[in-house]
Amino acid sequence: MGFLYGFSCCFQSSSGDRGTRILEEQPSSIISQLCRQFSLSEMQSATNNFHNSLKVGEGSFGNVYKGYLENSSTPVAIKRCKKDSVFGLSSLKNEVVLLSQLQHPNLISLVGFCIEGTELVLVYDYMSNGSIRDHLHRGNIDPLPWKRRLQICIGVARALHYLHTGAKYTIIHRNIKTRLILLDSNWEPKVSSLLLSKRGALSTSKSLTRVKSDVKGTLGYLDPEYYNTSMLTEKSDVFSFGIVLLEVVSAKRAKEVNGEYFQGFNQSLRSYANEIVDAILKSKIDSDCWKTFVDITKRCLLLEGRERPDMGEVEVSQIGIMLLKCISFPVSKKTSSSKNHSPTVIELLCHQFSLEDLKRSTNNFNQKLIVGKGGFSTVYKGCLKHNGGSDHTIALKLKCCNSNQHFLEFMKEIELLCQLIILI
Ligand SMILES: Nc1ncnc2c1ncn2[C@@H]1O[C@H](COP(=O)(O)OP(=O)(O)OP(=O)(O)O)[C@@H](O)[C@H]1O
Repeated sequence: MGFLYGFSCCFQSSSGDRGTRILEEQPSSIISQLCRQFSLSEMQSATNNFHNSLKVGEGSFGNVYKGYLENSSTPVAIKRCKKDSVFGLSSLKNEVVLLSQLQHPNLISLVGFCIEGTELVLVYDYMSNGSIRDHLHRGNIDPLPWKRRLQICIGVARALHYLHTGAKYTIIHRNIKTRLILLDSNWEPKVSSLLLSKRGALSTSKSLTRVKSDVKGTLGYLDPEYYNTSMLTEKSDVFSFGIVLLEVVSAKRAKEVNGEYFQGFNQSLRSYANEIVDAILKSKIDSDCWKTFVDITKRCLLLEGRERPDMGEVEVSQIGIMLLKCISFPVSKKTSSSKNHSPTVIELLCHQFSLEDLKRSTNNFNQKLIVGKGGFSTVYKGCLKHNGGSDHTIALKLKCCNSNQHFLEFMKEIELLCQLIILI
């Protein structure tokens, strides 16, 4: 396990695996059909010529800037490839082809890209709360509460489950880590960067995808089985997710928890987890919830990939149950705007829009946008920016709640549906 120490950078071997990187042979014209292509001058004016004061992060691809596109007051994140980056045009194409076709509330949205001269730039929705890593490793300054940490983990599990099973082919992220778990203004997690991702077998295939591949990823999070055999499976993401769980509960760095846990091999995860749990979480975690959390983390970290649960199992049977155990608030009569009240299940699991937003999205419930009618409801087609992100086409059901009975049924439907999303 010595390899797990000392590094936290993302690495790629020099030989690469050019032949198998997802869709890297796509010509540029195809990616420009998939997603908006910006000119370099648009990128320069959005970032005041890539001004240092607008830099919000730096990674193996290059610097990340906060910028504003022309005529827009919504910020975007602009990632400019550095000259000596291990990534290049094929990685950018990989990112564009995948992110412009995949859509999930817990996956980062790509706004566009720029290829001009030697410049390669990617543009994403801006995540105003940075990465979860930023919040875990800054001492006791505004530490994230336990429930928020859990909700973030659940969101990541959902995104991974979607990548593994939601498209025609399994997509293995290969670089799951807390730096790439970004948080929007509502603390909703977004898994970012598919730059290293690999395509596996048809996602309907019952057997585990095994892809021969040069070892790539981030030390501290790397699946030891993949590291030793160069055989990649979606269970490598499950291992990295297990390290994320340990990091989230301990607020210690990945290479530390990974190294210590596997070094103290005779130690059970339960006693190790008890030892390292973040001081501010002590006594705040319900014992059943803790048991479930430790159990799922332990299974994600099993040395043999095929013994680890798949992300569907992690999401559904473990984290879903854990969430419901840990966040079991009754439906409150208070509105979300009232201060100092415990959030309701609805408020925790589901976004509450203002009536103004909904009116704007349907042009004030314009008749022309009606797509269906039922006994007590009318359905409109609308267009909405969710979480300050890009536009989404939505179906909006306007219900007539003209009696207390109708209102209670309406609340019950939301409460059930937002929990079923987690359970199904
Ligand atoms: N969409 C975004 N919105 C806000 N901040 C972002 C966004 N994307 C990246 N950042 C910031 O920039 C940092 C670096 O991002 P990047 O995607 O390069 O991650 P990385 O960990 O360096 O990845 P790699 O493994 O590719 O080196 C992030 O940790 C985050 O703080």
